[in-house]
Amino acid sequence: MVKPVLIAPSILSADFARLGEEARAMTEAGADWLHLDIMDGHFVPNITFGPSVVKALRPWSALPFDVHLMIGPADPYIPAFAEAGADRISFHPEAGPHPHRTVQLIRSLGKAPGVVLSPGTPIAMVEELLGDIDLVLVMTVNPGFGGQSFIESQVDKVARLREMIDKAGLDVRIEIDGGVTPETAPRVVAAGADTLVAGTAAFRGGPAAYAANIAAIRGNG
Ligand SMILES: O=C(CO)[C@H](O)[C@H](O)COP(=O)(O)O
Ligand SMILES: [Fe+2]
Repeated sequence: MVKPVLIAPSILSADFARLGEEARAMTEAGADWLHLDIMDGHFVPNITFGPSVVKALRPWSALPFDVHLMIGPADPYIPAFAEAGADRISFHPEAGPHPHRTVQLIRSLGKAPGVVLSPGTPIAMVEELLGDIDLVLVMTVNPGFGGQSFIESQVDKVARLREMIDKAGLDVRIEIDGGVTPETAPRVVAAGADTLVAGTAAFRGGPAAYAANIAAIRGNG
């Protein structure tokens, strides 16, 4: 199933003192979704922000908010993120004992559920959930920080996952997160990815460069 490639800039690389303006600038520059990285200093060794910041950002962009939860446990906080304005909520299956229950919770709140595979997490962790989710987020860095180098071994994982999804006739997006650049993007798209998160490569150069950065990642640069 071939889908247009969507670009989801991660505001992890934005100017945190001007987050609203940054969200608006990325929206006007042609982004498809805004990716919001939630880190708790426990599941990952970094802390970002919570539902109150998601809520504060909501008036600045009409784009879908793609919330990437790097928190454990996730379930107790999911209703607050849904209420704050998340449209899509993805979680790491290692964050709790019952990932299918987490999928049901996200769905019950009217949001699109996604499951995140860290580089060391096998496809088997999502296999039984594929029929119930909208998206698999394949991490091409270890979660916790922007600006890390793309982990090549994950390209083959994307190809295997695409084959599994297509063979089952499912409508599930494959999103890539970590080290996405105009150079790495075409390789993951060729392997079957259809949605690209980019932090560093999207925000470099400041607002005047955002449209060109998005075009370059999309392959139209
Ligand atoms: O989830 C993340 C890190 O855990 C970020 O979304 C990701 O790292 C984006 O940053 P960059 O494009 O700079 O790698
Ligand atoms: Fe992310």
